[in-house]
Amino acid sequence: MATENKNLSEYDKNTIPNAKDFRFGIVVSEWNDTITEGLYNGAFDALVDCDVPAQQIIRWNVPGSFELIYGAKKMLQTQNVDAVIVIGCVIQGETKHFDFVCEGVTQGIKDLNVQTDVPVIFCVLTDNNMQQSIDRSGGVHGNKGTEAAIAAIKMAYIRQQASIAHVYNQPLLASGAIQIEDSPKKIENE
Ligand SMILES: Nc1c(NC[C@H](O)[C@H](O)[C@H](O)CO)[nH]c(=O)[nH]c1=O
Ligand SMILES: CC(=O)[C@@H](O)COP(=O)(O)O
Repeated sequence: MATENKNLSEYDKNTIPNAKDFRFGIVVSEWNDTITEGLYNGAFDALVDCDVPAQQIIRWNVPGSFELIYGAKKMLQTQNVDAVIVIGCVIQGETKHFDFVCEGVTQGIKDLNVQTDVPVIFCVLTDNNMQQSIDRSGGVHGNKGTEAAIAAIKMAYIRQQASIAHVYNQPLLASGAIQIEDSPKKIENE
């Protein structure tokens, strides 16, 4: 379903886990900063709306979207965060540079999600023109930053529940709940 058929800012708080104890890192690209600031505001406001205290949200800036990879890596290595959101806006220019930046960032963020234990949420617009970016950073299609914040909360919750399930050697149910018997099972030696 294309973005034009979905408002990026819509979410149902009844489907969102309790996020008040989670800490979030947000790495923001300075390229196209009028757009990335709008995306950041959408993400920040959504996290606060979901009861995340502002002091539990850490923001770092990087020069461009390609630097989001290194910024996110250092954020999750050095800060006690439960998820990281990377925010960028890549707009097609005259050359193929757009393709390489978009592919590089996509692969780099994917690698972080594979190689580390903290979820990294991809809030990077890859647009043909500025109007498309405006439309997705608080315009007619909503705000991708809001969408990313909700994804970050949900992934931080899965990380937390999976960790608990592992400790108690219990299955993590589809509902996200874990089935802990009355008395925790003896933790099997790994
Ligand atoms: N053209 C855009 C860039 N280009 C810069 C790269 O992201 C990178 O900072 C540079 O190649 C140095 O490593 N970045 C964006 O975020 N958006 C663009 O439209
Ligand atoms: C994504 C880019 O790096 C691109 O916007 C740069 O523009 P150009 O391809 O005209 O150099």
